[in-house]
Amino acid sequence: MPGLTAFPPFPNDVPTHPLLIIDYQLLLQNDEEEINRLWQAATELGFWYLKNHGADEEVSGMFDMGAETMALPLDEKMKFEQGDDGMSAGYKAAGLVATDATGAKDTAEFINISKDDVLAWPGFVHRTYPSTVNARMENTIVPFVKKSLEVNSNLIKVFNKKLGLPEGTLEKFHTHDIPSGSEARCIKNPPKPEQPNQDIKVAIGAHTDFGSLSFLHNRLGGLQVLPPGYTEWQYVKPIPGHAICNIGDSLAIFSGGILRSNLHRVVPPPREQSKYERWSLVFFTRPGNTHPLRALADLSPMIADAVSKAPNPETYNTGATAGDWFSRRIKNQRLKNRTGPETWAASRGTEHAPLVK
Ligand SMILES: O=C(O)CCC(=O)C(=O)O
Ligand SMILES: [Fe+2]
Repeated sequence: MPGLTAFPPFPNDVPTHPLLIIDYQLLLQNDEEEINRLWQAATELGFWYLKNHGADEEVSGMFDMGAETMALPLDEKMKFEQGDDGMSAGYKAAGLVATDATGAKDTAEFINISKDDVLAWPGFVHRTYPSTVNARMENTIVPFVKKSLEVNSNLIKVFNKKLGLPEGTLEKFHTHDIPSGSEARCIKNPPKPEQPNQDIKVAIGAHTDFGSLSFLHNRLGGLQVLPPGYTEWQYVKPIPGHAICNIGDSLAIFSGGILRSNLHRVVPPPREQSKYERWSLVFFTRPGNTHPLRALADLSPMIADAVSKAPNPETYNTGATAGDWFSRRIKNQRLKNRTGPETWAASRGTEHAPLVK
């Protein structure tokens, strides 16, 4: 598959932001130094590389599932489109969501597979999927989702302890008995057209992730972050065998902003890499839909202190449940629902001011 096998190396002359490399195995051994480095990464930028996560085989199967799914005829994929009502699960064709306030179209297509549907297989909770997804459910998708849930849940346990929350607090927001927006996503972005002076077409517009923790695997460059205090987007260089993890809005809100949900976007890969299809894969752990999104200040003096010092403490009392937050953001990205720049504003998360409920 192009972009997964042979492709030119990531160039060394584009602005790149270094991330801390965290060793998952050391975290499992409760290595204090590694835990402190994870904490630093999660609180300063909210992004880090994760090595020794043990999911390589599951990741590779998921990319095959993505290639088989994207190769289906468009009209077949459209039978499973996510729609305009705020549901994320399903297929999203390229060009159906906005990448900025002007309503510029995205260029990425993806398949979102809900964790609840995967764990309910051969039944389902939210929806059904294309035949290529069903065919790989048992051998590829279930193992990938279980592995990703385990990795994310172990990281969340570290944050729970560091935040001074009673044991099991964050875990209770992510149990499997309440439907949630947790999902696996495989993304395909086409090569950049070879026209000179063409405006860069953004694959996925600037956003913060909606849920708690994202476990991302990519091969070609294209992911960019806007680190705190920067005005220029910086590439995150893919490192083979290393996942990229990042904090999303829910953990930022639960922690009163101590954990950082940072803005990022996806643009065409740099230089020669832009001639290749770009594939990426994410697992998003998100809270159960009915949980209120609010700072857990009553459960942790550290969080109470952070909220009391926050420039916009109202950010951490959203008045929304995790499910509302999630569907509001998805729904208002869809171009079908667009009335003007206010629709883009209504799709925004924690890093955007003013915060729209
Ligand atoms: O494709 C990537 O590298 C990142 C994708 C992403 O940010 C997302 O799907 O939320
Ligand atoms: Fe993202």
